[in-house]
Amino acid sequence: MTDTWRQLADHRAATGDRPIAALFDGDPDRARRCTVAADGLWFDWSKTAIDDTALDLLLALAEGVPSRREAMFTGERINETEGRAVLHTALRATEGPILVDGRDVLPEVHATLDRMRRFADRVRSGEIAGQGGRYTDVVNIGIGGSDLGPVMAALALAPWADGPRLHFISNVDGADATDTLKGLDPERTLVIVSSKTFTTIETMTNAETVRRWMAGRVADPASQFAAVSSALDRTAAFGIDPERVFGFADWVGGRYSVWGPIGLSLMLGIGPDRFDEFLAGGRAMDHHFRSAPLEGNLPVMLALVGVWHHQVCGYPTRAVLPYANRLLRLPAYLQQLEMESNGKRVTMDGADLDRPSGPIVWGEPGTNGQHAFYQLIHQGTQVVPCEFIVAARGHEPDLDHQQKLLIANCLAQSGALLRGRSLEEARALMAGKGLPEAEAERQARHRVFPGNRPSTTLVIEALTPFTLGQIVALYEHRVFVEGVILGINSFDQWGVELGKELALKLGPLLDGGDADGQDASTLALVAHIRGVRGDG
Ligand SMILES: O=P(O)(O)OC[C@H]1O[C@](O)(CO)[C@@H](O)[C@@H]1O
Repeated sequence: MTDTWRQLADHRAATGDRPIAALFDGDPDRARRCTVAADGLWFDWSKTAIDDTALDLLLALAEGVPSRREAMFTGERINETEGRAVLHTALRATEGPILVDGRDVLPEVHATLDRMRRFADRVRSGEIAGQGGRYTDVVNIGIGGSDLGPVMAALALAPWADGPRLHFISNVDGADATDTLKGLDPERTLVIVSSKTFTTIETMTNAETVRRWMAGRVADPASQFAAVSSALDRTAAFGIDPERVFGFADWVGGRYSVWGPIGLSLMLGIGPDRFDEFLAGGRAMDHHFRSAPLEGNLPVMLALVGVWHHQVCGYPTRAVLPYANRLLRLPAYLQQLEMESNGKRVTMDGADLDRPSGPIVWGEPGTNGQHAFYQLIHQGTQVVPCEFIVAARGHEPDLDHQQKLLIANCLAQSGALLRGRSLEEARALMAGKGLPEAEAERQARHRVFPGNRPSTTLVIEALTPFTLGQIVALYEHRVFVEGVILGINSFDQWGVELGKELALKLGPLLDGGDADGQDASTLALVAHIRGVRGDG
């Protein structure tokens, strides 16, 4: 353990009993001081137990961030276990050169973006059409990073959707394809098979299913397929015309890929100009991340709050709570971004990580979550740091009273988490209800809120393509900073491989194949399922 980590642990031990509210009592300026602004975003971390000493120590942990950050932005192979550069930032960059092995990657990025724009314009105008006429629907088939980004962004940017309707098939469960295709006209549906590797079993299986669905009604189904992949040999083998294949380089990780061709479905839905605004938002965040001093740097501060809560205080999860219904799938998107990136057990050099890796990330939009799981957040025995996101303005001017109600709820929650309700206050609540004393006391105890529960609030002006770009890039850089502080590789995902390998072996076993190497529990489950299915 380095000195800084030890000092942080000691500081936490010494101050852990001090209520967060006391920090406000001792510092009337705290609410103003503990905020970071970046191009219209406003991040308030004052409702955490981080004091000046903790902040200094956390900033010391981040000392290595600037050099590593430059290594990322300038194309060094910082994904050391896969020998790759990490350049999703290049997908939204306008100024180069950005060199990988001495070659500027920007011309190709821009050429691909231009091809995407031309394709999207021609599909949206009807110039490229299906065999039954202008495309009314687009189905993206992909999973993980080849699905979650476009799904999340398409929902978030629904007010800008003026192209074909977007649909997404990800799960290998045939129910997903069946339900999605129901009601679609195969002659007017464009299918995009999105897979970086073009080997992912779920995606390839669904692509075959959809091709069969189309073959029943369309003379030349292949002409209504496009592909997004970095495996151009495989897209060709699948029969997709290279004209409709959009490639990207191996330095774009799946969960960081929404900015490029994986975002094609989104571009078709909202149009190239809005997609450009999304890229511009990401670019603005890149500029801020690269240039702002650490203590005024939004991704750095979001990361330091995360490190404080998880690695220092030991809170096992964090909840992302957008008070913006259109950010419905942001928590799911962040689950992959954060947990696939920072759920690692060894450091870059292969040594055991001597502290917790990234936290469990979960969440749901407010106010819905309030009526579901907030009970535990307020009164459960585990502390869940909450990350609220709220927009000052909604997209529906005629429903502004609802936006104000939404904002009021968001602020009420973070306020209640901070303040809580004491036993004395709960007793006062019960007094005068005519209950016997012991019963009043019992009832009062159920109405106590411990408070002192940390939260942060990110305020955006409004949810737009630009601000969505800022938010996504903010979280990408937060993951990066946390990864640097932990000394892990945030850009590989070996942890998903074993399950994939075993699934391939288990397929034949369900058909009565060889049982070699399977554990007894799995064999018993297979036998039971085969029995239920009548396969045994
Ligand atoms: O785009 P592909 O190659 O189909 O991969 C899909 C997803 O699968 C994963 O490799 C995990 O299994 C993710 O990292 C990725 O986003």
